[in-house]
Amino acid sequence: MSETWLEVAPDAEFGPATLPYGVFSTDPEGAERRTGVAIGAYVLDLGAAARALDAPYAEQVQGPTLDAFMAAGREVWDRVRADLQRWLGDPAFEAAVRPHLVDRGSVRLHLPFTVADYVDFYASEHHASNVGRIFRPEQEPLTPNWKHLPIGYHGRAGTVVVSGTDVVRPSGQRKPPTEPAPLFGASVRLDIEAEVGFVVGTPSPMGEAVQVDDFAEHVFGVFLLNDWSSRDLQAWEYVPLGPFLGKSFATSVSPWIVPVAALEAARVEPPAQDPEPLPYLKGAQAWGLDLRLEVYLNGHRVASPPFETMYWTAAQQLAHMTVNGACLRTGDVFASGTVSGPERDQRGCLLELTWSGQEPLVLPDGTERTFLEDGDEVTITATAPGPDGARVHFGEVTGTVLPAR
Ligand SMILES: O=C(O)/C=C/C(=O)CC(=O)CC(=O)O
Ligand SMILES: [Ca+2]
Ligand SMILES: [Mg+2]
Repeated sequence: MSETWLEVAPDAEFGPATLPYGVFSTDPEGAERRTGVAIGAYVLDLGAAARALDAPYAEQVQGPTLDAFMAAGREVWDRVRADLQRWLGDPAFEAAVRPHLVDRGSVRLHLPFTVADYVDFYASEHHASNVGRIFRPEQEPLTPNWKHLPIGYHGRAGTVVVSGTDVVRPSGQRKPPTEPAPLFGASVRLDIEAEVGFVVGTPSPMGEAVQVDDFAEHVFGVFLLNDWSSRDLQAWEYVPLGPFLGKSFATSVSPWIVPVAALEAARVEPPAQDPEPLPYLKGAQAWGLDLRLEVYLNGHRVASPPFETMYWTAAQQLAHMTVNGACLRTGDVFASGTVSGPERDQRGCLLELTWSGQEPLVLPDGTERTFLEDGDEVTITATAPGPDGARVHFGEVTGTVLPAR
């Protein structure tokens, strides 16, 4: 849909090509949570509009989270999106729909669904090679398994927070190379990771693997994710089991969930995979995604990571996560891993952008950064190609660092 009777500028954020879902409130306590759809400067109260128009799924989309809607499955997702395109596109619906539009600037946005499990992958060859060089200079940058399977780890679902939530600087053990024993204290190498998150709607039973080509049957939507990372905690603790407290203190997500159906025009072939992956990691459909991320530090753009350079696709990651018979639950989140392109200004974390702090970033306001300082604000945005030259908008995920407690 490119037409709407609403006054939405063609290049406005959340034009009719996106129609993302979120959860909003307008009361001071944020207690009355409703599901909404962002359209231009408005949020459409989805449950209220569905009731007014006697939609059969009205119950499933009334909130207070997206959980029931996500669990309803692909047929309902498609039906709701088609109805939204009709309601917002056909002037015959204006009288019924307009009363359910809320000024987007006046709403509070909440974590839109209950996070079940949270898995984070490591799918950018550029990022993994750079991190390998920095963390393990004496070894090959990529581990021998890297091109055979999408490497990942289980993160902490309970600390996934919505954009705008402040992040307290973590404390823990770190061991500077110059010290004989670990020290305890506030992290001094606090970092971000610009990532793309995916949330599962349709569950799968235990014992059954989900196929690469069933991606769109299970995955409800796509959003931005900042995997805040303490590099000093991480470097000391990660051997041999991988990331733990260095990443579990907070993970921020954008509040608007972009439906997979909005990304048809953004689908591209991923980079060629060599060696050829095992059959369970192969599918007929291309699930590379041409998303353009931007990373801002205190308002200054510091990187533009290109998602289409990711080696492993989200569809391959979903198949890999379930190939051992692990089930999927509604609300399972999996994240792409840090998005880094081949160029220096395409790197999705400060560890890479400053080469482990050795090459500080000089910001346009004259300040320098190696890692994050208290008070720093990090914002990640993204857009993607939509139909007929339109852009699909992801909005933003933002967060500010508070001092350690
Ligand atoms: O190579 C390592 O030791 C770990 C790298 C990471 O930071 C893990 C991670 O979060 C993966 C990613 O975001 O790409
Ligand atoms: Ca990560
Ligand atoms: Mg994290």
